Amino acid sequence: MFIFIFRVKVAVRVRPFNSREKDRRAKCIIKMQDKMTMIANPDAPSKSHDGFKENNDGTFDAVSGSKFASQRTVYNDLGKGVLNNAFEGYNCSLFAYGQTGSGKSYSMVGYGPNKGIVPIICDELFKEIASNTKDNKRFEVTFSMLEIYNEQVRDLLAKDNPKGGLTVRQNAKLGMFYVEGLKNTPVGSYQEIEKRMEQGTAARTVASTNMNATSSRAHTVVTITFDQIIKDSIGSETKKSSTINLVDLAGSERADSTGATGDRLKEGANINRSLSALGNVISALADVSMGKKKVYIPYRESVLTKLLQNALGGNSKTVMIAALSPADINYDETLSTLRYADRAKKIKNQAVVNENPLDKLIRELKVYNRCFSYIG
Ligand SMILES: Nc1ncnc2c1ncn2[C@@H]1O[C@H](COP(=O)(O)OP(=O)(O)OP(=O)(O)O)[C@@H](O)[C@H]1O
Repeated sequence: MFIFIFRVKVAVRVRPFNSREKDRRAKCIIKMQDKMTMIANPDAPSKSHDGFKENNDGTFDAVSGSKFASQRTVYNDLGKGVLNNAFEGYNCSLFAYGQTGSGKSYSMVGYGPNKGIVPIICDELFKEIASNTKDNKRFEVTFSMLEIYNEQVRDLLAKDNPKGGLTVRQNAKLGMFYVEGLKNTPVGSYQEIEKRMEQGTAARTVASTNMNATSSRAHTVVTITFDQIIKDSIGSETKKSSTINLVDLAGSERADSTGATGDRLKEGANINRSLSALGNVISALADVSMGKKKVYIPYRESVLTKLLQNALGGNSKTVMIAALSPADINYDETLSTLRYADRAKKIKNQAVVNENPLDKLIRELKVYNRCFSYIG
């Protein structure tokens, strides 16, 4: 079996100013040049900016000359790679990290006609399946959607969830964590996924805060399993499998900015706790990648880090979107997101093609033998 080492790929996305920032006459402190993102200290601000226009159909586009990325550009740059890797049989993970209101849900799920990377990936997946289905090749896809709210797992596709949430268990053989009893629905078309995703999105825990009218108060994980079953000319089958994890994290937040009290405050504290557990895992893995020995990776610190074990440091090709506000008034949070992103890009994962190599070898040898006897 071949094991390949892949670094976590990190992309930075800056959204346009929101009305709160405009009202406060915020200045843009982010500058991007080629692959570098620079943040200026707000004491030396650059210019104010707005490089986005709304089209007649409600979608947003960058005005010419501006460097804003449209949803399609983000898909082309990141989502296509995820899909190609899935077809090759690698596990893939894509997650969005950033301050509350920085554009994570916009990038991942999208709003209205501005579909995010998750629905576009699902749509393109079924287009690829349609053009690749042959007599000897078939595909099986399943879909699940959960949220981690106050350290409890809720199935977003289930009518009822047990009190206290679903149980997270560890597979004794593989060591990986999984959610017991999570609904994993077979899906045969993009429309079916879209229906499930709408159902799941409606069930998400969302509330209004000063920083975001539709703030996610939980981490959301969409998982797509994708199997390719190939029949050889002798009739035996081999299977290539990929698990695609798409994670929209709840935003890091400061209670003074969000104005949170009561339930919102408790949620915010839980969000920050699990994000700091994630930060600890990322730091430990970055240390390992830098050659440090005997590093303990604290996956068990939170439900989130348990479920992201494969994505970070495991068998997965992983992409992180760091979502940023451009505004000087968010300097501290933006700097902290960039530091997080910088550490994450040091992580090296060991990804393998999920195909039984013996099956593959036997299949290839059988075909080879047949060809040989024809020639003979
Ligand atoms: N690239 C973008 N272009 C245009 N509008 C955007 C963009 N990114 C975000 N927005 C808008 O900014 C607002 C906040 O975005 P979003 O809900 O995605 O933030 P979030 O990071 O998911 O926040 P939270 O962590 O609180 O859930 C939304 O109204 C969204 O439409």
